Amino acid sequence: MPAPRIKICGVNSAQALDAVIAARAEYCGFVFFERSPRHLTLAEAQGLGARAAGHVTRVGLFVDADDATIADAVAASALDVIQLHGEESPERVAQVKAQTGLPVWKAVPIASAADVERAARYAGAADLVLFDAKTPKGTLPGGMGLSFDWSLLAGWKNRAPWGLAGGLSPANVAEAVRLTGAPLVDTSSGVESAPGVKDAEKIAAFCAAARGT
Ligand SMILES: O=C(O)c1ccccc1N[C@@H]1O[C@H](COP(=O)(O)O)[C@@H](O)[C@H]1O
Repeated sequence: MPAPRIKICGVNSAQALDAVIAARAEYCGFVFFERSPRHLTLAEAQGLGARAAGHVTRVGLFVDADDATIADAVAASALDVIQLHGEESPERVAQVKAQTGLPVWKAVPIASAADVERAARYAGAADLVLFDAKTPKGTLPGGMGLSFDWSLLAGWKNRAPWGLAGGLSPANVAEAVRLTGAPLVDTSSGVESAPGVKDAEKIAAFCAAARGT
């Protein structure tokens, strides 16, 4: 099984970004969602986007954001990929893709086999479907360290490019990859020492464990 591509999300400092680059993760995630402890201002995003250039692919994370919010973030941090992590419809995904000209990933919350079935409506519209755990109402739609029953993904049968998120950490990512064959893994809180505080050692350990090295 080839090693999965790795995304470290919620990168919000130069130190965290340097740790992601040193660990050779393929993607870094910048969060543009004010309720998140990992939220970036446009000025912060500009600095981090420039620092990442040529080293790691920049993914901008949005939750039901309007066009202007996405356009401003793309311009500030030179994003390479858009991740939509709210209740965006397949039509909205296609619209964002057309408007930005960038690949769009759609996160889909999973708690049941029916949720996996519903994710199929994004095949064709999204460049990648990112399976994440469903979070309790009134909380953040991601970044909570919650995982779901990975065996549910047996029903997906590679209907579109996909990735696995939700509660992944250095301790469980190897098992997650072994059980699901995920071609991409994404983590945020699993490589932090406190909400919004990335830990360089955990980032390195996560990448090594995901690759089985
Ligand atoms: O990281 C956040 O703060 C966040 C906020 C709102 C939506 C998604 C968010 N993060 C994404 O959630 C998943 C799972 O995170 P975790 O590893 O369980 O902490 C991941 O895709 C993050 O990119």
